Amino acid sequence: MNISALQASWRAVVEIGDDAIQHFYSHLFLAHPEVRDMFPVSMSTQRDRFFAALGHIVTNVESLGDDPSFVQHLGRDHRRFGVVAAHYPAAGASLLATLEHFHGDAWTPELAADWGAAYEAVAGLMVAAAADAEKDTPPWWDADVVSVQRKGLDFVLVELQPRIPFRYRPGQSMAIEVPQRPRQWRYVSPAAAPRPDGVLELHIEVIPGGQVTGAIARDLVPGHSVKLGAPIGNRLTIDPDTCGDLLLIAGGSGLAPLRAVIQQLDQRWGTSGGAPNVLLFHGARNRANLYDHDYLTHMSSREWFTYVPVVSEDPTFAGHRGLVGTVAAEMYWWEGYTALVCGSPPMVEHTIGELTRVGLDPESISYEDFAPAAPSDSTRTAIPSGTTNSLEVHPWR
Ligand SMILES: NC(=O)C1=CN([C@@H]2O[C@H](COP(=O)(O)OP(=O)(O)OC[C@H]3O[C@@H](n4cnc5c(N)ncnc54)[C@H](O)[C@@H]3O)[C@@H](O)[C@H]2O)C=CC1
Repeated sequence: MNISALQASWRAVVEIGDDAIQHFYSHLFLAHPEVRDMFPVSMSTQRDRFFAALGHIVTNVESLGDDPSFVQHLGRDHRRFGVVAAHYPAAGASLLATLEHFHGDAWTPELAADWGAAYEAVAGLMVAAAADAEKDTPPWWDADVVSVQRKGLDFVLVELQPRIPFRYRPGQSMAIEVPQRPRQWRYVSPAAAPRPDGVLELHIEVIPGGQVTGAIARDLVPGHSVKLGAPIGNRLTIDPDTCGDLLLIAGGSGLAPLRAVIQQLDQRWGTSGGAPNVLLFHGARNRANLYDHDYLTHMSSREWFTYVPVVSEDPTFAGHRGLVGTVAAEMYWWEGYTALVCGSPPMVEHTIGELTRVGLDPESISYEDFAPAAPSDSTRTAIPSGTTNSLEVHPWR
């Protein structure tokens, strides 16, 4: 298989932009009208995602031998859209038809064969992983809304009771679909360690004009039920028995997964009496957005836990002021610590830069690649990257 030819041909189609994307979807929906329902009613936010993801994954087919876990996760996770094995040839045929259409004379039998083989390799892995998952996990989890409460000015705390147990590790995320916005899945992280009653706690930031977060804040009430995808991500998870000292840096609602990790360590401390040193820096634009201040202040009574609130846009704030990454970097010598960073992509990038600037080994800094789930929801909902691939390869957004 000529990988560089595959990648060059993909770049050529990506440069064509919208026309290629439209051709792909028109071909797919004309040939298989039954798959239209798997996509949101309005395709304006979906646009190039699925198409871009397909191309990206297929042209990176050579990395599958080393680590197929990302593509396997995709296969398992696509079950929540109702994707079955028979849909894969349909998407593959539309992809190849689009490539052929725009390549003109450059579409040689060799290139067509390479694309076909690469697509089959990816689809084969996804189908097998989905079939495997079918044996012991549902395609999605139905969960009933227990409560929706405002926290601070811009945040909503949502409690959900999954109808069958939803097992996740603190620090992981999952996709959620609310009944008001069918097929517009967003990623969120449980903000608490697993509870004995199985209830999940989510922290959602309300964004003016945000379609999904707005619907959650405005319209979601106890009695509604939502759908959850499988838990994903391992870069913000820890082993409480073996982990060393931790530096946790959160921007805004990026606090959620780190808060779950703190609770996990607290549970372990409650049973064994041992916990590493944990320092949490929570950055917010103003005092009101330090939405978990009371709980985190309460937790500071633990001898192993320190909470440092940081405000970036209120010069009258009496505590630490500035960008959370800068404040954290300059406050201490972090050698020997592992840093877990979570927030908007610019916040994460900035924080990594600051920590490495003051000498922290980049290998000791862990983060998920989060990116906007949709332009309308700006930076407030997030998608974890999975393992080796970057975000734009997530076709389910
Ligand atoms: N709700 C959830 O379950 C989860 C949310 N997230 C992500 O957390 C992020 C939270 O964002 P917001 O609440 O809007 O945060 P924000 O925009 O209010 O920023 C909070 C703090 O982050 C820092 N910051 C923000 N932008 C920065 C930049 N460009 N450079 C350096 N530092 C910067 C500042 O210290 C600021 O005070 C979102 O991107 C969301 O996707 C991530 C995981 C889970």
